[in-house]
Amino acid sequence: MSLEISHLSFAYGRRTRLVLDDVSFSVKEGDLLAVLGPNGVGKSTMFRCILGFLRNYRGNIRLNGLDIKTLDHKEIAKHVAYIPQSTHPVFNYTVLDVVLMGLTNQVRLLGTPNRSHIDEAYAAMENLGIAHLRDAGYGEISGGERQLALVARALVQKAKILIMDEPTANLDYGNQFRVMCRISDLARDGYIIILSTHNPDHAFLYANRTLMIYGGRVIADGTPEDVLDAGLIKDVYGVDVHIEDYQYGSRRHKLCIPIDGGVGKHE
Ligand SMILES: Nc1ncnc2c1ncn2[C@@H]1O[C@H](COP(=O)(O)OP(=O)(O)OP(=O)(O)O)[C@@H](O)[C@H]1O
Repeated sequence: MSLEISHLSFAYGRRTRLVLDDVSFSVKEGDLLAVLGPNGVGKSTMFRCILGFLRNYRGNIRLNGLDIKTLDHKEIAKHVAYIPQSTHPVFNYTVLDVVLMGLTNQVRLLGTPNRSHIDEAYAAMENLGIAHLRDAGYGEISGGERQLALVARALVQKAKILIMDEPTANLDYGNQFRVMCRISDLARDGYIIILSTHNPDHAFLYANRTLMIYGGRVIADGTPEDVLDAGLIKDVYGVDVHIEDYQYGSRRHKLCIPIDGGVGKHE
């Protein structure tokens, strides 16, 4: 499984302003790529190009060596699943119904999923720790549980590339942790995860690769430890930070601590 993006440039409509400007990178199995960059720099637009929603771009996107412009949405969906930023329900399907939607590619009419489809959906929910929610209304579970339900839907879709737009947005501290741990387990199992995040610590804690996008361009690409330094974060976000080396038992990683403007809590 491979995904290569080369010289991707894109502008909406007839606008001359490029939202994506000569973006190139590739990912391999087991990669968890954290895409960082301030609001409005083109992260979601890049995802929409990779998913085949936007096609009038310049450059090349190759999925297993094939130009995605030559693939229809069903062929792309065999390999790429999308977990959108907003998990808000439109209709009150059960969690099981939502997970079964991942089988749309294999089962034309979801009105009659058979026993093996249900077992498959249930196994994906079990894998993510949400099997007990199968009959709950999708609109009646928490935001974190909805994120996990959409990850389960992606698993039954059997796509090995998961694209996640800010999977921890609006999640409480515990759910951020649980969702990120499950996602990094999937990368360890050989999935390719590409996610956007506004949290440099999530890149340090969970990702093996980071892209920093700014003004539609990739301005840094490498391991989080190599590329996320105080200078880059100041340039991109305008915030002074201290990058701290942190060791807990055998775990060693970095953490990003803002020090701008004399920040301090009341003593
Ligand atoms: N459908 C659209 N038509 C025209 N311009 C758009 C459209 N969608 C996004 N844009 C513009 O493209 C730019 C990039 O938007 P995009 O949503 O890709 O950014 P982002 O990096 O994902 O932002 P955020 O972190 O806030 O989610 C923004 O200037 C945005 O206003």
